[in-house]
Amino acid sequence: MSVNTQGIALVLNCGSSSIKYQVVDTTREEPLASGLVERVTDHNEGVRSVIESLSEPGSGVDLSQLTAVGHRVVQGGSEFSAPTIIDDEVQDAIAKLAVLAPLHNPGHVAGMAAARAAFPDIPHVAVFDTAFHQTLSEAAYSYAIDQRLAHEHGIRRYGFHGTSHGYVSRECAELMGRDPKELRIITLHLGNGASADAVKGGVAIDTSMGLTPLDGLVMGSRTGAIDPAVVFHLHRAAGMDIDEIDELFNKRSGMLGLTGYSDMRDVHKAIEGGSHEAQVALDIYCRRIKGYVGQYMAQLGGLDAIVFTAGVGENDDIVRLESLRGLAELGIEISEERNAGRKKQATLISTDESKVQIWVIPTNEERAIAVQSIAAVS
Ligand SMILES: Nc1ncnc2c1ncn2[C@@H]1O[C@H](COP(=O)(O)OP(=O)(O)O)[C@@H](O)[C@H]1O
Ligand SMILES: CC(=O)OP(=O)(O)O
Ligand SMILES: [Mg+2]
Repeated sequence: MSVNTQGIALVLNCGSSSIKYQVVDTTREEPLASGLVERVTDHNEGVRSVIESLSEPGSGVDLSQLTAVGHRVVQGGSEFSAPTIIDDEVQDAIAKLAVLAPLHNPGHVAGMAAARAAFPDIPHVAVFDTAFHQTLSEAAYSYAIDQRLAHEHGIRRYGFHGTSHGYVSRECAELMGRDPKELRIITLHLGNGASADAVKGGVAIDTSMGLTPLDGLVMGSRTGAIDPAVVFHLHRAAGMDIDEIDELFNKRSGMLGLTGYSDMRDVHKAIEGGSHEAQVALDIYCRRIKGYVGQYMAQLGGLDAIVFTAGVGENDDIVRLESLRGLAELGIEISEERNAGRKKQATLISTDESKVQIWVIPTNEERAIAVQSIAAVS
């Protein structure tokens, strides 16, 4: 059975404070339209203004031709393991999952309501960041706490950026000319948010983000993994309440907390200017990545490929080099020459001797969401 993936989709990515959108014709390389609206507080209003501007003559798109509207949804809980056509019931379920993604799901639902009102006759599809991680084993997704409490409150590892990890791992297998079923791949999505995945036989077996997108790698403004007792200590010793600590960990930590800059380009500028703290911050960032490479290599029982993707992964040759430096013993050898510079297209950056192939593969979450949305409605 072949699934149709040809058509035109409007893809909406309602982030915590922004709306990214694309109109994707899956038969073409480039999107028909794309844009970013920043500092969004009301996602309903934001999506209405996006649709209004796309409806204007001269926008280059004809919205009456849409096959589907695809919505990126960060948290799909345990309920959603595949792209799902949105009806009132599904939208309510996504709204209820906001307790597990307070920064993201409320905005998704507000945007969804606006888009469904604007296009009542076109199917809307939710594509979940968590879906790719529904293949994790019970041992991989469970935390070592009272399981009665865990079940009652949905406490487990969900994992995020799944659309991106799934997409680049499939691309990697194709670039290697291999069947994904026989490959062990570590995918490193390093953007503002950052996460690592271990992918075996085409499915995720581990992922660095957890109950929320706070765990794992060091990020632009998020801590990544940290001893949870820091929360108790900040409360008791610094008198901070839970909401203050939540805000500190999610919005004022990571590279921002370490250096004053959340953007890696600014961190490099500070290093060039002689900043010791910026150099240490970069070392922490790369050291954490290296730790996951070792851990996931062990979980995978060996390794065939590593993929770097997203803003930092695609553009930052220093991060790529430092994260994998000194791993020749493990069969991981990055070529300084091939690695140099920003990569706008898929590029092999390992040496010919390296047992493990190392790739930079630009991610394209919007396109992947368009393809999955169209497949879901055909
Ligand atoms: N040339 C570059 N060198 C290093 N880092 C870069 C470069 N360009 C972009 N970045 C990093 O990529 C981040 C954005 O990544 P992106 O994947 O677009 O994130 P998001 O989707 O979460 O907004 C920026 O915050 C910045 O740190
Ligand atoms: C889930 C998540 O962290 O998303 P983003 O990288 O877009 O913030
Ligand atoms: Mg992103």
